[in-house]
Amino acid sequence: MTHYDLVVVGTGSGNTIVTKQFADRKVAIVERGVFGGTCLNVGCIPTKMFVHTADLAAVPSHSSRLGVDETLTGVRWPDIRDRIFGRIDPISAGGAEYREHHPNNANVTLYHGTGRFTAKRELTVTANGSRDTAVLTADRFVLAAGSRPIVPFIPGLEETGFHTSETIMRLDELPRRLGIIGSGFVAAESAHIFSSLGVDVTLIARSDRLLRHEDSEIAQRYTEIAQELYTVKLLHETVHVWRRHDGIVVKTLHPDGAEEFVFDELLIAVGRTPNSDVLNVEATGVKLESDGRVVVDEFQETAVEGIYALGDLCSPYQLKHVANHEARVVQHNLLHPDDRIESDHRFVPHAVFGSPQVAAVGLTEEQAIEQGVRYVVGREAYADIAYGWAMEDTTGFAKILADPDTGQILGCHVIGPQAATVIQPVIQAMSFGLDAHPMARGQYWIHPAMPELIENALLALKLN
Ligand SMILES: Cc1cc2nc3c(=O)[nH]c(=O)nc-3n(C[C@H](O)[C@H](O)[C@H](O)COP(=O)(O)OP(=O)(O)OC[C@H]3O[C@@H](n4cnc5c(N)ncnc54)[C@H](O)[C@@H]3O)c2cc1C
Ligand SMILES: NC(=O)c1ccc[n+]([C@@H]2O[C@H](COP(=O)([O-])OP(=O)(O)OC[C@H]3O[C@@H](n4cnc5c(N)ncnc54)[C@H](O)[C@@H]3O)[C@@H](O)[C@H]2O)c1
Repeated sequence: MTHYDLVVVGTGSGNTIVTKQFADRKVAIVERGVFGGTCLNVGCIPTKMFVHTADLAAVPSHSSRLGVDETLTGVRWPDIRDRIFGRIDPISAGGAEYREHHPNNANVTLYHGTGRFTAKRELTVTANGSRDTAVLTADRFVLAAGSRPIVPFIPGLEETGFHTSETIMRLDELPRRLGIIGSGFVAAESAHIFSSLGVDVTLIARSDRLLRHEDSEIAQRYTEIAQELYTVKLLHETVHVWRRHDGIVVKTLHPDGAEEFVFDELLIAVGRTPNSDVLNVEATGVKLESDGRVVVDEFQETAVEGIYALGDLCSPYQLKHVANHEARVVQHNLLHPDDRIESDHRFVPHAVFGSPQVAAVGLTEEQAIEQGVRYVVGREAYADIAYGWAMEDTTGFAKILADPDTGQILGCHVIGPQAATVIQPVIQAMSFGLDAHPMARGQYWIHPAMPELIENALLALKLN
């Protein structure tokens, strides 16, 4: 048994906590997978590198509207894949190397294995690829073990084989036909990536629209556009999967009967579940929500004093910028136990890097109605701003909700080119308490740039 001042489980955002400020403490970091966690290795970063590549590949499909006749003569999948992972894999390896061998980490021990609580403040680590175990005790723990893809029970699925977001990006070759079960972030981004690269994509959704957690106008618009880009099957419940001589067969039930589809590869994208079970957190007294998330307070501390948690393991958001924010809060609270700070989850934005992009912050119109919040809506279409004319955009728009009396911005939803970037001034305004009118008229908006979309949506608000 080895005692530490601090044990961190998980090297995603958890790894960022251990800086030189911890040089006087004896620290262990435990990682069972690839160093660097989900975002770096199988999440945000590679997917967005693929999205950018897919955006390029999609240009010829719409450039002729502008009088530029381009032809996509081919995509070199091995080159695309290897460029992306050729950048990422060394970063991951370098991170592990730094922890293991750099003099800055003389006080840090990196364990490659799976941590599992076996008693109060006692974590047993089983080394990867062997049965060797090490028992670690500590004064403080940071639980940053993240989440993993949910694999739903569908008869035949396990035997047939399938991909999740953890494997789909490393395919040996592009499939001719890709089936995607799911309708959220991963499904939308993957459908965009693979369809733009020339794969025949069929998205099988249980719900009546894609991105159903978005404001319903946005989800509706996204679904309509997706239906023009690839095959979208709504209200289809997958009931059976099996392998046949010509591919993977997926059988679905829908309101009008049953249907069968044949694919070369199948991607399951139906959400992620926290790794609290793997970590067996209850053995140390940490409490769980009914969905498996670790319960934390405003300081990111669990039910057990000195055991903190962050990121996908405890957060309802499952977003990297949230995990990073929570890691900064945990780091501060470990360093300054007498002057702790709280996490700020007031205005958590998100973006879906699909085709087109979607970005949102704050209340949807449905949430405003449900919560009885008074609001007015200001809208602006990309088609009505000068840069939208330049792009010939006909489908994108921004929608802002504000308090009719005070002008306080309650929510913003954007669908269209660079939505994830265009929305940022609204996130800033909400975070710093800047209301709609002063935001619209108290600053210059560069003309004719895309943020004029936001300026005009703000001006369209009918405030009292
Ligand atoms: C395909 C995809 C795309 C995404 N794109 C975006 C995006 O564009 N923007 C965004 O904000 N978010 C995105 N996300 C979400 C984002 O990746 C996560 O919210 C974030 O990485 C969570 O960070 P974390 O530190 O909580 O967990 P992780 O980064 O998952 O780190 C947890 C680590 O703990 C390890 N671990 C787990 N259990 C144990 C154990 N018992 N013992 C030892 N080690 C353990 C795991 O191996 C893992 O390395 C995406 C996710 C996916 C899947
Ligand atoms: N751009 C980003 O920030 C980004 C990108 C990818 C992933 N992520 C994060 O990763 C998380 C996981 O992504 P995801 O797309 O897997 O989950 P998700 O929660 O976004 O979407 C899952 C969808 O699958 C549906 N579903 C659930 N069970 C199903 C079943 N048995 N059959 C068919 N459909 C079913 C759900 O109704 C839901 O719409 C996201 O919640 C997000 O936080 C973020």
